[in-house]
Amino acid sequence: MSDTTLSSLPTLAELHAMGAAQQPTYPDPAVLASAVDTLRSRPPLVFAGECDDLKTKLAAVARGEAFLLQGGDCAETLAEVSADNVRAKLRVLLQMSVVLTYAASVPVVKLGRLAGQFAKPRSSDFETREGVTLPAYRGDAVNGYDFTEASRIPDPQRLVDVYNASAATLNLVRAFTTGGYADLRQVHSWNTDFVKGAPLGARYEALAGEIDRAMTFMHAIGVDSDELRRVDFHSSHEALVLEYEHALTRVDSRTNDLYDVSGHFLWIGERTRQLDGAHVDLLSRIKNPIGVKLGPSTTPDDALALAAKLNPTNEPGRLTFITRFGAGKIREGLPALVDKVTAEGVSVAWVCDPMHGNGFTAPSGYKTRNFDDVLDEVQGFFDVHRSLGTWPGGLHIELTGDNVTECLGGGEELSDADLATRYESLCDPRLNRVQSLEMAFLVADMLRHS
Ligand SMILES: O=C[C@H](O)[C@H](O)COP(=O)(O)O
Ligand SMILES: C=C(OP(=O)(O)O)C(=O)O
Ligand SMILES: [Mn+2]
Repeated sequence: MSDTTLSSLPTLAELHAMGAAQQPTYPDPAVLASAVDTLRSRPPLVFAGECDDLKTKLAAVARGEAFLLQGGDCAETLAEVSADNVRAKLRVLLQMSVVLTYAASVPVVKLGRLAGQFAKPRSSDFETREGVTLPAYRGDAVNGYDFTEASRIPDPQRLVDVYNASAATLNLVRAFTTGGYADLRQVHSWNTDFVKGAPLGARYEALAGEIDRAMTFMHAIGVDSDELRRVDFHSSHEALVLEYEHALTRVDSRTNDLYDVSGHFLWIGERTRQLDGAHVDLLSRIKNPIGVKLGPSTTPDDALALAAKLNPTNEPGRLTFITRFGAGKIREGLPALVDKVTAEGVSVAWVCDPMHGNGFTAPSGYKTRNFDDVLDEVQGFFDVHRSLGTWPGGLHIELTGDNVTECLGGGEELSDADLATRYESLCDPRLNRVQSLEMAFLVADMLRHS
């Protein structure tokens, strides 16, 4: 390991001094230091060469030659790192990507919000229940969800637990995606089953039938290669807790460059994208492909300044802008951003997060989102890009492979009264398995007809 390269990285203390939003306040610096030391001694979770491969794929997205599907939980939890859970998430993402690949007629880059998505920025530092106020839950990487004083105290050991949980998740994902589980014929047969059983299945039959014929044709002409049995799949999460990301920033022995080896792709959240803040600084120093969330308050100059700092050489595939305006604002707000960034010749992949601008609290008290709003934001995203002649590069979705009841609507017409049946997210509401697949079929139509 090259100490010279590592010494060019600001220390954790220097990063904190730049101003770091949304960080835990750990009660005992010695315990924190020991957890960070442990992390520094652990092997990388991903290999830098894999990050470069993903960057090459994202460069194709930026050029309009590929489409990105990024999805997974809002907040992973340590308790849910199980074979069933990881399999269900992967399965729904693979199913969606087959439909989208057919419709887009370009490769779909598959990126999980997993194996590291354990830390959450919050709107409020506190949560009040029945008159009792405690520190907010910040994800399993930081503190416990239980509403007790002890559980809400940030515990540095959790960072090590998250590293272990991420290693286990990634190991299983690698096994599934290369070991035969992702076989295209198998994934397509799951989609056929879904169409048969879905409440609005008839609506999706024509497309599923077309894919069926394409598969039969491929089989008939003898396309039966290993390529259909394995897929490339990469990991991503929000780079939020500085101690975790810093400890996993390493020197690539091939190139002597710095990579954050906690995941292939890291993004900066809407609440931590301050130009002179610690998160932008840290991610400006690593070579991974990275993203930035851009909400409705982003000005075109903000976007340009972020691009200049995070991708000064304008390297294709390095930077993804993930817009999350809300269905009501995207048509009005997005054009100015895309216009200016494009006019300046800045290379970015444009991706739509139709989740985070569309949340609200239902009368029942649950945080939720309407399936129709999510879809409408995606439609707005496609409309804006089509009208400007730019490429709507992909989707960033909070979803799960399970039949939870967290978002309203969809073909099953989930209502506020249904939310209590199976609301399991510890942070934001996710599309369930059926809603996610419906979304893929509906977006497929947009891709073909916009
Ligand atoms: O996932 C995104 C944010 O962490 C989340 O939307 C914040 O939720 P809050 O507004 O309940 O804090
Ligand atoms: C925190 C998130 O989103 P944003 O930064 O866009 O609010 C998220 O993706 O979970
Ligand atoms: Mn979220």
